[in-house]
Amino acid sequence: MTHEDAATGPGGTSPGPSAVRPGDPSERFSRSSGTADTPDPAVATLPVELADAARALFGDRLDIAAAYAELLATDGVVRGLIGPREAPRIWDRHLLNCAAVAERIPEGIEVLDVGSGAGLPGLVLAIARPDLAVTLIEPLARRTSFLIEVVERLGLGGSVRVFRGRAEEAATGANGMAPLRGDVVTARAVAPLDRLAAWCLPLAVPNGRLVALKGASAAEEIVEHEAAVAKLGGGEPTVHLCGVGVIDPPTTVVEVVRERVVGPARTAAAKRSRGGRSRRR
Ligand SMILES: C[S@@+](CC[C@H](N)C(=O)[O-])C[C@H]1O[C@@H](n2cnc3c(N)ncnc32)[C@H](O)[C@@H]1O
Repeated sequence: MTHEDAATGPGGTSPGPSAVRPGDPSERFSRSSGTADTPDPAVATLPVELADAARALFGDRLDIAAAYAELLATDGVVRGLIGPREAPRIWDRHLLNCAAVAERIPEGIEVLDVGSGAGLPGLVLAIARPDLAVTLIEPLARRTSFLIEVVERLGLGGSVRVFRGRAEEAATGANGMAPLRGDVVTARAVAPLDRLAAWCLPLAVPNGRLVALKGASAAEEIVEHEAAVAKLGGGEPTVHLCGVGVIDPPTTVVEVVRERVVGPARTAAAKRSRGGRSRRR
């Protein structure tokens, strides 16, 4: 699939299940009161102790990362996409944490980011790695409006598109739209590993990978969910640390290769109905 296939509008708006109008005024002005209304952009200033890491991870795109940090700390807070308390931690907990994952992503490939929220990690990866074609998959209109505006303002429309809808819809190609597929499917803070695998493996090309940003519980999640992941066609989940020697702590990711293409997971209701038919035969 070329990157242009599903991109129709400014900022790469996809013709997904629900079109999003860039700059919808009702979205832009939906939260215009309260203390979060006038956040201080200075809170997004790169802390001096993180400057080396930021330069290492963003290189000559650091100015774009800084512009994104400011948008998150201002518009992102006003619109309720980032908690006000997160604003001073945008660089370490969000931008650097996500950018470190770029080392796990090969050159020039198609990345799908499931549940992007305010753009994490997908937009950060697109900033750090202009060689990647990135699709941000997010069902909530308030979030996709923000994403589309940020893509436009940062001039990332050539490599980033926004799909409004759920991962399951993106994978099946709802509303006559072609199914989306990526070489790598990323996700952070979206769901436990079994549900993530069910949503994300169908979005990966055969032998493509899910790269899930996880916390310290990664190993426990693998023990709990590896059987479910295998049933979904995934290989053995592996844990990797990203940004070792650059950020502290490094980012933990769980990777799952789509080793086998299996049919969609059957719901309990579907299993019951199938059981009923075979008994009647
Ligand atoms: C806790 S937020 C995390 C946002 C972002 N990844 C981050 O790390 O800040 C989870 C996001 O996943 C999205 N989401 C939930 N279910 C989804 C699905 N089935 N497909 C795509 N996105 C989904 C939600 O709308 C929400 O924006």
